[in-house]
Amino acid sequence: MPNLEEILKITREIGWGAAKLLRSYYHGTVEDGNLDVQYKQNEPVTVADVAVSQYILDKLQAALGNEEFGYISEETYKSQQGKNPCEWVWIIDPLDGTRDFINKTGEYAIHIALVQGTSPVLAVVTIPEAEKLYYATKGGGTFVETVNGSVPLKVDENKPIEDLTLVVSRSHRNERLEHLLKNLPCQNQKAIGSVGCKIAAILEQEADIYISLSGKSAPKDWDIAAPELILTEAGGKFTHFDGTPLKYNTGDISQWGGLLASSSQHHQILCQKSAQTLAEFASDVP
Ligand SMILES: Nc1ncnc2c1ncn2[C@@H]1O[C@H](COP(=O)(O)O)[C@@H](OP(=O)(O)O)[C@H]1O
Ligand SMILES: [Mg+2]
Repeated sequence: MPNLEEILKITREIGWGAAKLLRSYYHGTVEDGNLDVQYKQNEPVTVADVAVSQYILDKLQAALGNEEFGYISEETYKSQQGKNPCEWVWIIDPLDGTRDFINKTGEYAIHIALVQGTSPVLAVVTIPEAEKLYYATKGGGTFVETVNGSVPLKVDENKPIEDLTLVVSRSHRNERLEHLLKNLPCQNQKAIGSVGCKIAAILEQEADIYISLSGKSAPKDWDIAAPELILTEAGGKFTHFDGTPLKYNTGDISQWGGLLASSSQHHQILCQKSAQTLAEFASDVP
């Protein structure tokens, strides 16, 4: 098996190639630019999702083969329940923020993570409209790459809790989440589409916290795995409200419950406050 540095180089090239392809759909420069939007379990899917998924899978499999690696992409995923999970698995979201892609907010991303066991060891998050690619390896730090080269990134850990800014979803909201957000000690909020774009906003020091709370549906491994590693390798934290680490490739692809990503310093207190507020909300409901 090639070492992680070689795999990272391959993945970065694929991340840039996928960004170019996705932008051609976004800007309508591809031949037959009709997005042909369909809905799967209430979530939109376009021909761009499918084309970019195929592109990433083809390139990764051509470079790394199928013997040592499993491949999970949002567009091709079929439940693996009952099968033995692979030790090394690629977890791919070819277009995170499809709704924002369709609505032309520019807030969409490509996530590519390599998971060993149940934890990410390598991640690339590309934001095509910003022409930025974030990458991280376990223990190797987080970098942002642009046409001018790569620079290391660290989150901002020195703010009072009241001054922190939350990034929230535009489309995945419910009454419990609204209640929780209202009761946090920090009240600055910014709506951004795509989990990758939200975590990039934390890395760029434009925001400090992201909270995901499942309802009838939950985000999936491909929404969270790559964003998690680029945040934690930059010094941030991403856990369940009870502080336990996130796990991927477990047989259940959904990330249920409350998840909190933050620039670290106040992580524990924010998690405790979130869990407590939700417990009180639950006991208020008759
Ligand atoms: N509660 C939830 N249920 C299902 N998917 C969720 C979710 N919260 C976030 N996601 C997924 O996370 C991504 C970003 O969502 P949002 O912009 O609302 O934060 C979307 O991925 P896709 O665009 O890849 O489907 C969305 O499907
Ligand atoms: Mg997604």
